[in-house]
Amino acid sequence: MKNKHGLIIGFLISFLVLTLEIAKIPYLENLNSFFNQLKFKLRGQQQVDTSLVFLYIDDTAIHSLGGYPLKRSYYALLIELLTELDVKAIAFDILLLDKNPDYPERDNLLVLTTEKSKRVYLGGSFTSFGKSAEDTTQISKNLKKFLITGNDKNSNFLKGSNFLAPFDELLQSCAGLGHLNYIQRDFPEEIPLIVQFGKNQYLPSLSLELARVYYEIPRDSVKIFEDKIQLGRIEIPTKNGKILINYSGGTGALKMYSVLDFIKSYDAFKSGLEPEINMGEFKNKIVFVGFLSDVLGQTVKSPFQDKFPATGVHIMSLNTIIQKKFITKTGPILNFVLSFVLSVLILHLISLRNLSNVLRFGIFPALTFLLSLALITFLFTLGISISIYPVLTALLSIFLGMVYVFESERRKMIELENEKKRIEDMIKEKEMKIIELQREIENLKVADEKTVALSNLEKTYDEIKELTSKFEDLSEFSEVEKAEKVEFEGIVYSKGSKMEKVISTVKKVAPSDVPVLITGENGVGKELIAMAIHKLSPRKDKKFIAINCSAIPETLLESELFGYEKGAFTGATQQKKGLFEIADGGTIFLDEIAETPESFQAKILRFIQSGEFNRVGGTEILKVDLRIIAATNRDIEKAVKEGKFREDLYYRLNVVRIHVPPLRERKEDIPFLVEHFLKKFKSSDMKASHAVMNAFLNYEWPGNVRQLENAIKRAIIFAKSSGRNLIQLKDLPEEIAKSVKGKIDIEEKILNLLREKKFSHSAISETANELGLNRGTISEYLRGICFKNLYECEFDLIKTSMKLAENDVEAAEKAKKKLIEYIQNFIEIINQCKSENEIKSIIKLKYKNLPARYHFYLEEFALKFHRGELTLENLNQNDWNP
Ligand SMILES: Nc1ncnc2c1ncn2[C@@H]1O[C@H](COP(=O)(O)OP(=O)(O)OP(=O)(O)O)[C@@H](O)[C@H]1O
Repeated sequence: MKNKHGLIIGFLISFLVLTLEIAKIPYLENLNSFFNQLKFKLRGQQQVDTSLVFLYIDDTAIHSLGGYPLKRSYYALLIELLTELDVKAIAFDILLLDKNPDYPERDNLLVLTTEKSKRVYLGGSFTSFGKSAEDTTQISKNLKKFLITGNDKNSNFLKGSNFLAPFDELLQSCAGLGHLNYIQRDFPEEIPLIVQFGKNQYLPSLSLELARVYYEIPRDSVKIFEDKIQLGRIEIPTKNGKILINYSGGTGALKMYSVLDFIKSYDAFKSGLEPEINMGEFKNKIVFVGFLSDVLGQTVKSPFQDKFPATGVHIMSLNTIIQKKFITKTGPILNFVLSFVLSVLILHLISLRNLSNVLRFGIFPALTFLLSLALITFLFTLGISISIYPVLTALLSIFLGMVYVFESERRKMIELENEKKRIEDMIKEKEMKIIELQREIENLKVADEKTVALSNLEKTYDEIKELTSKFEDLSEFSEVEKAEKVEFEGIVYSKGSKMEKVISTVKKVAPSDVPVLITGENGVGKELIAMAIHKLSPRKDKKFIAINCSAIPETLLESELFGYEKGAFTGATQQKKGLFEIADGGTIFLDEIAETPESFQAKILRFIQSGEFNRVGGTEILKVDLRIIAATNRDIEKAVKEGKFREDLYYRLNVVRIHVPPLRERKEDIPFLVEHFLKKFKSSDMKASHAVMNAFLNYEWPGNVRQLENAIKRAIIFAKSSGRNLIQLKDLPEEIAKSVKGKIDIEEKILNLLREKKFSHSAISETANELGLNRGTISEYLRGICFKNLYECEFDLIKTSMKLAENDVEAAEKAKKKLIEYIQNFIEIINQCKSENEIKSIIKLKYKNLPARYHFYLEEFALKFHRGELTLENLNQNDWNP
């Protein structure tokens, strides 16, 4: 995906999500509510302020106290006891709307204790919220005294009407009043701290009323603004009078007691017994009295608990204020910016073609998603609440990003197929042209015209060759037929290749302790072989240490391997163990052994003979149990002869010799090695094109397997960065790519057919028939092919005929006869010429029908012959019998 596309798609996704957010779609809002609860859970539980206590009346209490409704004298009793214990405030979350005409004495008692207590705060409830606030004149005088004066500019505040208040006498006797409404979607998330109730008049929530009491602020010092409520110097950030409740936890986070236990403890306390609840605990506390009963519908869903007491919601709201743990929601604009950044990041990661699919489509999106969740949780602990919408954007971006990438890859595949089809059509067209040209050549009588037609034919063959190569570069290379892959200790080869012998020797020598000398060019896999010997030996659980002797400076080599004593040389401040000691019991692989100095060779020899050595600068004789495997890419016998390598060491090391053949001698391994390296570089879905494999099979690989490995590593990067899963010629280094050979070549076709017919008498006529050409044309081609090969084999007749017949002796004999015939004819012509110029012009004249590309070889032969550099004798001394 281009960066520009990523930005556009990211913007569109974020904009769509912004629209959804503003539209407040119920389903998404519920999802958001669920997400908000999740944030609480991820953040974890915290303790509610110790100044808040909850005395609850549960179903057991209701039952023991004579059933519902409870006698109001019990409420009076509770108020009396709490007053006696000197609580700061009693928050009464039980609505007593009407007097009970049957028991006026109980109501009276309640009113009297409430009045006496001077610290009872009652709750009421709005049954409806409307567009305009209730008319002030209709609000009773008793109610009015609990209202807070503000201004009427706060038009976005909730406007309450139809307020259900406690019965009048009780209302008159209490110290304060607050509403008990909260805003519930799935769970009570917000509380309107202030509800407009009459012109310029506001009724606080019970929690705000108690916060005022907590901070001891007179009612007329409460100031209401659109974005905050001020309790004296305390500022509560709000949004149109509403506050988000910061739930500390479930009931576990509350300090709460059942009323039965409370009364029991009070009695014990009074009678001098040890109470279960410490009565001193209540002094100066704000005590909420309320129900905890599912039967009475007094529980709600909270982030930490499904059946959470409704009174707890007001406690949590008050706790939010007094602990100043306010939550701020990010608005749609900030959410949009966040969504955009997240979306662009995800789309960018998904489109990183150089990375594996698991990373792009799995790990990265999952990580981004999890990290954003972690960030959201972290911000939540700081009081910043991010909604679900940026998370939705992230999910949508992952989904759409994948669809985009898969779709563009599918389109690329289609384009590729179309391109292949186009090339195929072009090849068919050219093949038709060849048939036409062949017919034309048959019918032409004039030599000049024939030459032109022939060169047209050749050009068309060349064009087909190029198109075929292009076609092959667009098609995947599939499995090699018949060949069988072998993988042995990380060494990959084709069954039956030269590596089979190597591996069989490895298996034989591995169990013993004899030294092994591995020879072979650079990068053939010598170290891999050494490692395989180690892994198959009884030493497999001990160390295998490989040392490239030529990479370590001569002066360091000995101290690295044998270690040194303190003071052995400047800088040897401490004794140090060498690799020989470290590898004790294991195997040491000495790579490039032929590059080591004489003194080192002597020490190694001593070690092999006796298993003993000294540390550099030391006299103590050390003994370790090591197997030595050495390797070299040099002609070690030559080095011995030249005195550069100790002969005695050579014999000691050369007990078992393993020669690893160069890659060019085992090209059948190449397809399997390619597959192996694609897997090694985590690109199993990547394939090499036919043309690429063709190039690999034709290339000579001077750097062997290591060079192949590097070529594949580079090609994967190139192909991925162009969004391809197919390695093409353009991904290869120039020198490898140019070794590709097209399939169709007229010269090769003719030569192959002649070979098939073993250069027999009738071979030329039969070949002409099969190719739809006449005998003369084939004969001319063969003449050209003969002189070209003669030139390439340095005018060695035997070599040339063997090459023409691909080492088939019988066919080579016949090819040689043909060669001699062409040479004899040619010599007769050359002998007539006096000068080199004459030779050149006579070749043009006499060999008009010979395809022009071969004129050079005839000229070379003729000039050498004319100059006497080439004689009939030295063409081939033994076999030349004209
Ligand atoms: N048959 C094989 N199958 C799989 N990987 C191979 C094979 N042969 C060589 N390799 C890999 O090719 C690279 C070169 O191999 P290694 O280092 O063993 O060659 P070497 O002959 O020791 O080279 P040098 O002579 O430079 O030390 C390594 O990454 C190795 O894993």
